[in-house]
Amino acid sequence: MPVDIQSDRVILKHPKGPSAEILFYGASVISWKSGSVTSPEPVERLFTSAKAALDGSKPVRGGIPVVFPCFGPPTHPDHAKLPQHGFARNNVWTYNATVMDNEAGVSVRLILGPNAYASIKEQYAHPFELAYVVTLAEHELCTNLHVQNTALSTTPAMEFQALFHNYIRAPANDVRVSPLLGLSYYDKTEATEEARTTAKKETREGVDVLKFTDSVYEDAPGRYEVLWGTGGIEVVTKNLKDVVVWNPQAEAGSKIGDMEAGGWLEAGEKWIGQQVLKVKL
Ligand SMILES: O=P(O)(O)OC[C@H]1O[C@H](O)[C@H](O)[C@@H](O)[C@@H]1O
Repeated sequence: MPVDIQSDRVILKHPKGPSAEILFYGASVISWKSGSVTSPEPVERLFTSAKAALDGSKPVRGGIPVVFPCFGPPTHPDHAKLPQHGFARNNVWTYNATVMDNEAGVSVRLILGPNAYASIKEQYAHPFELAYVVTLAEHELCTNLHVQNTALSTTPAMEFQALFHNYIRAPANDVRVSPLLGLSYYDKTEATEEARTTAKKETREGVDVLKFTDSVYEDAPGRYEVLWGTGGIEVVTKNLKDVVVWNPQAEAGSKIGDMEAGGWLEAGEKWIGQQVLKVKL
């Protein structure tokens, strides 16, 4: 069965061997096993902490949590009652449809269920609809977040940030992220608020994560390589103008994500953010 719907998750199985697992809680992709052109045996491409809670008690530490409608602690007044990184990653989503099921890709759409909407309404008043489409191809995983502002009047606009919080499984002492050279970024590991909010300029050809790293790059190119000696992942994004490189030391993971800061949707408008993760080598 290429799309295996279980009580708490949906498992995608590609006819050539790759698979992906998506928890309904948070629509979190918790596993993506894929081979590459030169090494077809599927291996795990994402880092999910062995200590991650997968029972819906808290957001999953690993995989690909969906960050929406705020990145980090809320700053916009509409988000004031929301937790860090918003409500998408800690509400239960529902299987909606199998979008595609063939050799080109196995794809499902999840939406937020009515119970989730009811509880979110208490924290977030703006009317909206969210859908999340995850597509598994032979050497790729594609995630699409569809956001619709369902308000009827033209006001107020809906401001939001969105980010795919990828935990890419990579050797932390060897991995490099590029091309970020010349971009300005904010270094969230700095000790003072002033230093954290002062833009730096990236001088490295390939950005390493040898020490604690939490850098937000602005106006990034939308195509990134996360490479190490024996492999790598390419990340290609659409409608996501920034990228974050994060490595929380001991977890030995690195993170590529993208967000739209200061973006908004007028009533009735729709936005789709997309990323494609491709196995290299
Ligand atoms: O612990 P979480 O709420 O999952 O956040 C984990 C991390 O997310 C992003 O990468 C932020 O840039 C980090 O500052 C934050 O520490």
